Amino acid sequence: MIKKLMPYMSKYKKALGLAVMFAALEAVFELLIPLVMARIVDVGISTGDMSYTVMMGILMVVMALISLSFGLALSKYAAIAGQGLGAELREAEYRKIQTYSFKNIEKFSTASLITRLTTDVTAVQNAVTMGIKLLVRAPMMLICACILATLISPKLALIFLVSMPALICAIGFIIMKVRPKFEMMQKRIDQMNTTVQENLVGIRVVKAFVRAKKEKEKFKKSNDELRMASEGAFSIVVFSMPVMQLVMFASIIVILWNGGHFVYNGELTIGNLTSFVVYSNQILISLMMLAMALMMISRSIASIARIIEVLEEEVDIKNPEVSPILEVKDGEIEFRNVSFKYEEDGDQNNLENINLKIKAGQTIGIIGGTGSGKTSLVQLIPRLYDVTQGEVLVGGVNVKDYELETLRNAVAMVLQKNTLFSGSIRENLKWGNENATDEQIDKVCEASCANEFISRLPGGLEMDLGQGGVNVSGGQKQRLCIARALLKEPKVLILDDSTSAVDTATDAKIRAAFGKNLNGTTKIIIAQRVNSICEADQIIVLDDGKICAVGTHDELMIHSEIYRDVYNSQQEGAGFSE
Ligand SMILES: Nc1ncnc2c1ncn2[C@@H]1O[C@H](COP(=O)(O)OP(=O)(O)OP(=O)(O)O)[C@@H](O)[C@H]1O
Repeated sequence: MIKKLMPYMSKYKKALGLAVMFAALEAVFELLIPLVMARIVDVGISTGDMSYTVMMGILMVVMALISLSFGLALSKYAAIAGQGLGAELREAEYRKIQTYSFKNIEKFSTASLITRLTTDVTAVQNAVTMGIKLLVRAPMMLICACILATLISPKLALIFLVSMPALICAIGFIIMKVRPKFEMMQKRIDQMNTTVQENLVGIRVVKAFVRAKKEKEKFKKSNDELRMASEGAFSIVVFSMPVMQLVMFASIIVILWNGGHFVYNGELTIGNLTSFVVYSNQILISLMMLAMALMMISRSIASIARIIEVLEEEVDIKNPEVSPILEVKDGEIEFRNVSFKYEEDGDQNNLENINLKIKAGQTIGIIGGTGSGKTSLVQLIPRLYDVTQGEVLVGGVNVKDYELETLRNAVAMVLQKNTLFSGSIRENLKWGNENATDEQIDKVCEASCANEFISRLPGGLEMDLGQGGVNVSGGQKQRLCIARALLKEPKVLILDDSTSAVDTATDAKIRAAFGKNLNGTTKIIIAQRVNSICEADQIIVLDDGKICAVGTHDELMIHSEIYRDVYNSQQEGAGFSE
């Protein structure tokens, strides 16, 4: 698992190497200091040699200062390596997510992806920054302190044969228990982020439906679950400290008891006993450090697994492996025996055996009840989803054979859920064409009837849109989204119920502008209002994922009962309102 992170560390190898080196040097100096201390006690104090004591004291201070500066350098380089790895991982995840299809995103959920990009990366970052120090120093100190303590008194060192295995077993047990708890904790963080995200994105609906109380309860539930999961994990972690201290103090007592006897018998000097106690402390502290490092690593391994999952996710919609086609000839579209379902293991198709031919430049209307499959059908054209069976052709070529960018540049789709981004109106429109001239922008604004309201806005095209375009009305947003799509000069333009919030007169004006300006472009218009599509060259009536009629308005009025019913009910509705 950790091996898979190595390529992201490559830029920071030098910092990592320096951090390891400084950690080792700091540890060496810390190990040497007790030796000097032993000399002060055994030579300086016992012989009353003041100048020797002062000299050794100064040496100790110098060594401590050197050790401190190594410690500072270690912290600096460990931070560079940790933060660097974090930045690389975030960028790699973000880049990968950009290649995801809708299906991939739905698999993880947006909130989980955000957690994996933030909280999980921070956990890995912290594990590296602090882990280097602990993982280098601890084993070095452990080995050296063991050797030095054994050299001082092999007999006393036998105590470690009991205390060390006891400590290792206890820590191993704690880590084994805590790892699944950390995994659960990350899942709960995901869950809480989903709650917060849904609430904030839909805050207007929450307020309109006076759902604040229910939402607060929902948040409290996920917050409590997260708290309980964290408590579950940390209530095990906190055990590690008392266990370690218990073993440490018990060992020191046994060392002092036996060491005292050895001093009394003349087998050991007081200075050596003092050093032995210091080394014992270092041995046990290094074991504690190792335990802490392992604990942190076991938390970060849960996070690494989640990050790797994002990075290794098989993207289901990608460019063809051999010679992708780089040009879309025209806007001719064909559906050949197409069936489609969202869930691979779902037992019912969302679209069933669709056969359809649309000539380049035609205007097609699609009508059908809620959930009849209108959006699902058009999403297959720019490959937002791939067909389950059959094939979709654009310009006479299977959509799967095009380079994705080429296909999506040729097919502009105004989605049912319109989204604008923070930035000026001009910046938003330029998503359609980065190099659009003022003249081109004016032209598409006119065709989409967006110019009518833009000219009245403070700042006009330069007006800043709030996040998601909150400061323009639903109808205005739809017109801006149409303008943005028109700026692409696409071969196929799909409007998925994109004029539902626009008044009927403006809707008619937009359609008239399409007729005038978009002769070569195939226009597919999904609409609830028959009036929006009755002039189309072909109208497709969908019902329960199947095409139940195709024809012009006049033909359908004769042959399609569903179409006639919808038309008549809307005319009655119009009459009623008049
Ligand atoms: N992302 C999805 N995952 C799973 N099922 C989906 C998804 N999107 C739509 N569906 C299902 O597919 C069916 C067709 O949905 P679709 O959005 O194509 O209908 P529609 O005709 O466009 O409806 P509407 O007029 O309400 O927009 C519905 O039963 C819906 O529940």
